[in-house]
Amino acid sequence: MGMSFTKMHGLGNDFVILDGRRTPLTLPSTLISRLCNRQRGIGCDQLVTLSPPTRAGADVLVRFFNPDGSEAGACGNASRCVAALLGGNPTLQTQNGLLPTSQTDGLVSVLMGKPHLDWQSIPLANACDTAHLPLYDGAACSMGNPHLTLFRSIEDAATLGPVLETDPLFPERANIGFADIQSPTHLRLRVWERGAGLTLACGSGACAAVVNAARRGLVERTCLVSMECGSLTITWQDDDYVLMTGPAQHVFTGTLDETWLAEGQAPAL
Ligand SMILES: N[C@@H](CCC[C@H](N)C(=O)O)C(=O)O
Repeated sequence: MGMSFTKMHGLGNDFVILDGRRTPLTLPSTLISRLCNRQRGIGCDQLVTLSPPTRAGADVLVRFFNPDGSEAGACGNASRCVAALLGGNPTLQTQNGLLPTSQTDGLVSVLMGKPHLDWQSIPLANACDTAHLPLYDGAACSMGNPHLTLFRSIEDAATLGPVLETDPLFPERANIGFADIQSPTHLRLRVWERGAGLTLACGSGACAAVVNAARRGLVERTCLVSMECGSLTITWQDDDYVLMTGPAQHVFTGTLDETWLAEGQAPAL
C-alpha cells in the first residue's frame, strides 16, 4: 500500500508533508533524516506531519522536523504550505500555540504568534540585553524557535552560521539570520537554519529579523524581507502578533514504499 506524501515549498524552503490524520505516524529520528536526505530519500529542508488536533479551535496538529531529526517549535514557510494544502483558512495547532491562517490573491498569511524577547524564553544561557547581544552585536528573539539576527552581509551566512548555531549562548542551538538593511521597509535576509543548514528562505527567521530590526529602529514594523527566491511581507502588529504573508507552492505528490515506514527497515544511508 505505502503512504502518500506531498512535496511543497515556500520561496524554495521545501517540505515533505506526511498526513497522519487517519493513520498515526511513527517516525524515529533516523527515518526523518533519511526521508529528508536529498540523495537517498525524497529530499527536503523539513519534514512536516499532520495529526488530529488536541486543542479546541484547531483544525490540525502540525509538527516540524529538521533533517538532523530534531523537532522545531515553529516553521513559517511550512505553516503557509500546510494552510495552502488544506485549503480554506485552517487554524494550525503547533508547539507555539494556535496559528490562524488566511488566503487572498494566491498568497497565504499566518499569524505567527507574539515574539518572545526575554532571554529565558529564547532561551539564552545567561541574562543579557537581547536587543544587543555580546555576539557580533546581534539581537535575539524566539518566534516559537530561537533566532539570532546579525545585521551584516548575507555573504557571511555560510561561514558564520554553522559556528554560531552551536554557540554556548544558545542551550537549544539557534537559527542564525543575516539581515542586510536596504531601507526602512526592506531588508535582505539569508538564514543558517538550526538542524538544516543554509536554506533558500526561512519564514520564522524573516519574522525574527523584522522584530529584531524594528527593536533597533532599523526598519518599520511592516517590512518586505527578500530572500533567494522571493519575498515575504512581515508585519509586527500593534497587538504584538507577527503576521507573515507570502506564497506557498505544491510541487508533487508521491507514495512512500511501506518498507520505509516499518521501523528499522528504511534503507540505510
Ligand atoms: N524553515 C523554517 C524554520 C524551520 C525550523 C528551524 N530550522 C528550527 O530548528 O527552529 C521556517 O520557515 O520558519
